Amino acid sequence: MVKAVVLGAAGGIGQPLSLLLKNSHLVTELGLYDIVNTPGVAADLSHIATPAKVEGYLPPDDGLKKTLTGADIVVIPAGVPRKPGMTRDDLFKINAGIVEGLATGIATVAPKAFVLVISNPVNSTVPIVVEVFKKHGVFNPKRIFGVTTLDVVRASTFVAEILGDFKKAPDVTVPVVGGHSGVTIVPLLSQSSHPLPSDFTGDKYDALVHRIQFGGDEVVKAKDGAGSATLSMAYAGAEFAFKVIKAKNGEKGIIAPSFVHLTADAAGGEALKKEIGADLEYFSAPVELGPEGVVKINPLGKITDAEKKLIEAAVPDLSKNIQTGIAFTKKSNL
Ligand SMILES: NC(=O)c1ccc[n+]([C@@H]2O[C@H](COP(=O)([O-])OP(=O)(O)OC[C@H]3O[C@@H](n4cnc5c(N)ncnc54)[C@H](O)[C@@H]3O)[C@@H](O)[C@H]2O)c1
Ligand SMILES: O=C(O)C[C@H](O)C(=O)O
Repeated sequence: MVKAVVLGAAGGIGQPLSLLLKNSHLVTELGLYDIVNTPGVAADLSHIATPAKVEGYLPPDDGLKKTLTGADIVVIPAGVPRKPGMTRDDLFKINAGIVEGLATGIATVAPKAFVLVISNPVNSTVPIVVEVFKKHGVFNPKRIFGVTTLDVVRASTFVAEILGDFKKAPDVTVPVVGGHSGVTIVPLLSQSSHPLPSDFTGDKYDALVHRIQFGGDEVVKAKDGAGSATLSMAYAGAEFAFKVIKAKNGEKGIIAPSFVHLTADAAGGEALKKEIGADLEYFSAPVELGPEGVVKINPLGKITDAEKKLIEAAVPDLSKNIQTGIAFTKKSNL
């Protein structure tokens, strides 16, 4: 029995993500919460002939508490998306408070749930959730995840495109580490399951790295003011949620990339810090999942000089973003 909850369920990501969760036999109960439209979204999804029982709540009458009661996994895509010309950091002002409020609800009602944070800027919103959980004395670093799966999905797609074979896309795996914005997104193309052609160097390599780092901007520009990635994000968010649920159900050997707390009481955090060469509190890396969440944070392994440079370039922004999230929560009265 697995109760999955989506906070921000009526939004551009929330609706297709809720559909994918409802479509899965891994989910037996689906709780939907938003400040608008959740009763309609829930009624609509509830007609689909799959096992999950669906309920939708709005803020009045303890809606958040009702949605979160009994939750095993909570996915958070609540918050505003970018418009052309904005960075993810520009969203912080609005989304920090939204995420803090929702995290307070989870820490109070479902402190043991796995929490998957999609709301941007992920590099700062994950630290907010962690600090809220610490304030409530319920922090478990193994159970709070920043969702960076979309970067991996994009990298795999773009590599398949370069290899000229889209049929390969589902099998291509490219580790993407660091964080989730601009230069903090570091693709480890040398570790692609399907190597790039040997002449794929210089400008060609730089252009691919840039496309992976700024893939989000490509969508924001194409949507021309109507938001950012929603459908590919719903796909990526569901993929990650299914991995967390399968690991919870006892399936072995599940590895997924995620932005996690590095002092996690899980093997690998300290070793990874040494590889990065910086005392960062968070980093996105492939993590091995088990029934209780993170079991092991995997090392970067063998990387090229170019990839080392990308990591060096990511560290200052990452560090700043993380501190912004922590400082916000320390100042707050919630
Ligand atoms: N991590 C990633 O890879 C990734 C990818 C794409 C988008 N995002 C981020 O996801 C967020 C959502 O994007 P979207 O396109 O779905 O936006 P959207 O505006 O379409 O939907 C957001 C939803 O959140 C709801 N909401 C706002 N405040 C809320 C609150 N306090 N409680 C519950 N719900 C609330 C809104 O009513 C809306 O339905 C953005 O911050 C975006 O930048 C992250
Ligand atoms: O680009 C954005 O603002 C949304 C998201 O983080 C993405 O990578 O698509």
